[in-house]
Amino acid sequence: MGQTLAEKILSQKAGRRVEAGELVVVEVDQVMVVDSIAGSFIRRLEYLEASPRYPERVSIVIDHVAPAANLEVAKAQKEIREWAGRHGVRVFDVGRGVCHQVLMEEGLAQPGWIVVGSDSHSTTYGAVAAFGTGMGATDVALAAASGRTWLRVPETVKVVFRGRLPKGVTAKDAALEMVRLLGADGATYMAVEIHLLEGAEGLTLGERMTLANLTVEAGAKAGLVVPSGEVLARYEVPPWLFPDPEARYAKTLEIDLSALTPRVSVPFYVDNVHEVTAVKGKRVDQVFIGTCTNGRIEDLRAAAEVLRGRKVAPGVRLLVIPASSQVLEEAARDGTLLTLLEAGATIGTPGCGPCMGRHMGVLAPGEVCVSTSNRNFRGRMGAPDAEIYLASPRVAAASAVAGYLTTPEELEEVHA
Ligand SMILES: CC(C)[C@H](C(=O)O)[C@@H](O)C(=O)O
Ligand code: SF4
Repeated sequence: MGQTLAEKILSQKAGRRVEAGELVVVEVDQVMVVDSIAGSFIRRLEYLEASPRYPERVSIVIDHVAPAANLEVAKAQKEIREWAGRHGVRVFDVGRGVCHQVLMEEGLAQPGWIVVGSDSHSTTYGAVAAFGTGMGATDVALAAASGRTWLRVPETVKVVFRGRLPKGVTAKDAALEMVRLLGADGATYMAVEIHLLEGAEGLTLGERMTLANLTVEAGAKAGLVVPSGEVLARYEVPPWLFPDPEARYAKTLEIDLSALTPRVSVPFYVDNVHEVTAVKGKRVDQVFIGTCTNGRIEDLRAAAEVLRGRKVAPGVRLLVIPASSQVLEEAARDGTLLTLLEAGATIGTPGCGPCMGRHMGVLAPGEVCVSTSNRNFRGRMGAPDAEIYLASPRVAAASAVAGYLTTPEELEEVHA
C-alpha cells in the first residue's frame, strides 16, 4: 500500500515502515525555540539537569518581542543569551527576523527533515516538505535534551490546488480559502498534504510557505507541500520524498486557483472567510503588513506596487514589518522601502511586530486592523473588541490608501 508524505518522512526517521495511527520515536533534525517560550524551555532543561544533546541542532530566535519592550522582557532575553552562550546554542537575536523565515533562510529546514518548534506555525517548514510541527515547552525541551521526539503518525488530508492564480489574486487568498473549506478543526492532528497541479507548480517558495503556514489554522500537525518547481530547483529533494499514487487519505479537497477571488478572514475566527466584496467599506484604523505568513520581499513588493504614487488615508496607520533582516536589506536595495515610506508607511524592526499584540502596534478598543498575518482571534492584537481582518498584502495596501477595506482593483475604479 502507498504512503503519504508524512508516513514516508516518519518511516525514514523511525527506520521502519510506519502507518497513520502508530506511535514512533524519531530523530529530530532541528529544534526551534522562540523568545516567549525560551524561559520555560530553559527551566524544563534545568529541572531535568539536562543540556541539549546536539547543540548545533537547536536554534533560539528572539523575534516575538524584539527589541525588548520592557524590563521583564529585557531580563528574559538576557537570560536566553547567557544560557545559549553556556550551551553553545545559536541565537538569532533582535532584528534578524521571524523564527520561521529565519530558519528557512538559514537552511535549517530541509526536505525530509523533522523540525520541532516551540511555535504553532512551525508547519511553515512544510513548504520544502520538512515535517515541521509545533509543540509545548516541555516536549521541545525533551527533544533538545534527547535529540528525539515521539509522535503519533498523523492521518493525512490531501489538498489539491489546480491552475494558475488570476492577476490580483494571491497565495494568501488560496490559503484562506483552504482554511475556510477545511474549517478551524477540519485537520486536527492531521497532516495536510498539498499537491500543486496544472500550473500551480509555479508557486514560489514564499507562496508555499504561506500555504503551509496557514495549515495549522485548520488544526494541522504538519503541512507538507509536495516538492516541485522552485523547491526542486533550490533544494536537494530525496527521491523517496514524493507521495505514492496509492497513498491513503482521510479526505481530499480540490481548489481551482483560476477561479479564486481576493479573500478576507473576518473576526474572530480564521475560517470565517469571505470575498473582500462582502465586507467592502469597513472602516480601517491600522494596516499591518508583515509576519511569517506575508512579510517576505514579494509581499512588500506587492504592497509597494499598490502604494506607488499614492498616500495612506488620513488617520490610518500603515505598519510594515519585514519578516527578516534579509527581506529588509532586499527592500532597501531595490527601492521597495522608499516607495513604502513615500506612501506614509512606518517601518518596524524585522520580527513578529504587533502580530500577537505584545508591542509595536497594539489595538485600542473598537479599532479595526487589516493584517497580513494568520490569526484574528478576539484580543489577539490588544483590546478584546478590536477587529482584525486577515488579507493579502495587496488588499492590505489598498485598504490603507482607501481608509476602508477594499481591493486594488476597486481603488482603480474609484480613482478612474
Ligand atoms: C508565542 C508563540 C508560542 C505563538 C505560537 O505558538 O504560535 C505565536 O507565535 C502565535 O502566533 O500565536
Ligand atoms: S509572526 Fe505572528 S504568527 Fe508568526 S510566529 Fe510571530 S507571532 Fe506567531
